[in-house]
Amino acid sequence: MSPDTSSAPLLELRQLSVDIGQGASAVRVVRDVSLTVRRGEAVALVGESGSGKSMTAFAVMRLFPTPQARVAGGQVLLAGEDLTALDAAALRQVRGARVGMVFQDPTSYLDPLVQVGKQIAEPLRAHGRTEGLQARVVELLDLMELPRAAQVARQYPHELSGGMRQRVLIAAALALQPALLIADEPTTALDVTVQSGILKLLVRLRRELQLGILLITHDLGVVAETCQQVNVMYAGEIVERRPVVPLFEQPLHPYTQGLLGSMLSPASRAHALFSIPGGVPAAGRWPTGCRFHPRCPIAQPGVCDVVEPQLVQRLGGEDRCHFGGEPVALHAWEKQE
Ligand SMILES: Nc1ncnc2c1ncn2[C@@H]1O[C@H](COP(=O)(O)OP(=O)(O)OP(=O)(O)O)[C@@H](O)[C@H]1O
Repeated sequence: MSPDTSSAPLLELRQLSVDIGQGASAVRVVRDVSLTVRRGEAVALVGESGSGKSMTAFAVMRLFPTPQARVAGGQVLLAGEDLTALDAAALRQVRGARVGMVFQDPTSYLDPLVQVGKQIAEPLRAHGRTEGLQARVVELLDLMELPRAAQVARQYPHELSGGMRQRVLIAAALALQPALLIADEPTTALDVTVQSGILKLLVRLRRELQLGILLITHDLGVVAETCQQVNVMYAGEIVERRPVVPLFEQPLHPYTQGLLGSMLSPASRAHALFSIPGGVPAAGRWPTGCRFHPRCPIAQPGVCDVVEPQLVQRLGGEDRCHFGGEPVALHAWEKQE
């Protein structure tokens, strides 16, 4: 089935901002992020560590890892309903039932003392279902392509491989048939062959269940295998947003070009052309003008260090660069080192 892109967005972030801390000491870690996920569509949020991807994902369900973090502005629309207006109890009803979530390290989200089948059934119980739990668990494990599902349901987490544990967590996330899955680095902790199996599973689930997926990753290889739309994030902002094929064929923002050049070659998984020099600035210590300018080989003094670029529509997407579309030569990155 092809994605149903005619329907209203399943998830729409509108000018979403996240702060850590209050008042004068508040640090804005996510600024005015807008993005859309439709049913049957996988949308990537990609960028280096510290760019604000996870904070954006946590903001959807207000499940922040730190109590100091809060949604500071904007809207989170789920099928048109603004989740930022819901109180904690109403939001709990949405979690699991309408939005499933999986994270990087499956081990830390599973109770080592409880059989995995019981853990998959937990969201069903929490939402009041008491009948047919075992059959539903086996059905879910089958859907996750785990052989001998009934037997796996009786096993404990330590008896399963990392890839199997992640499949168990995806099963639990989808137990209540949510329309949206948020997956934050779901394969980062797994080795490459296991990673590829999980990505194929996500692609199949997206197609068969018409699932919308928001996939958070630092790895453009993962994006290429899985997603239709890509949002590139840097220093708390979206810097480029385009469908996956044009993004890979002709990246417009120098940061996207840098990320692509620093990807491991798919053939060898070994040699990247280079790595982008420097690192993402600490939250709140954003450079003036374009936040990427200190690392950018084509930054122009007097422009990029002074004027904040806005997202501009270009070539079927958007990018935030005063000189967007200018190809950055390989040697220009090397000179930056
Ligand atoms: N618990 C916390 N307390 C204070 N600041 C935090 C906390 N967690 C994250 N941050 C800051 O918020 C900013 C965004 O972090 P976030 O985790 O969203 O980035 P990310 O792109 O998802 O990176 P990673 O892949 O490493 O998780 C970073 O500057 C980070 O230092």
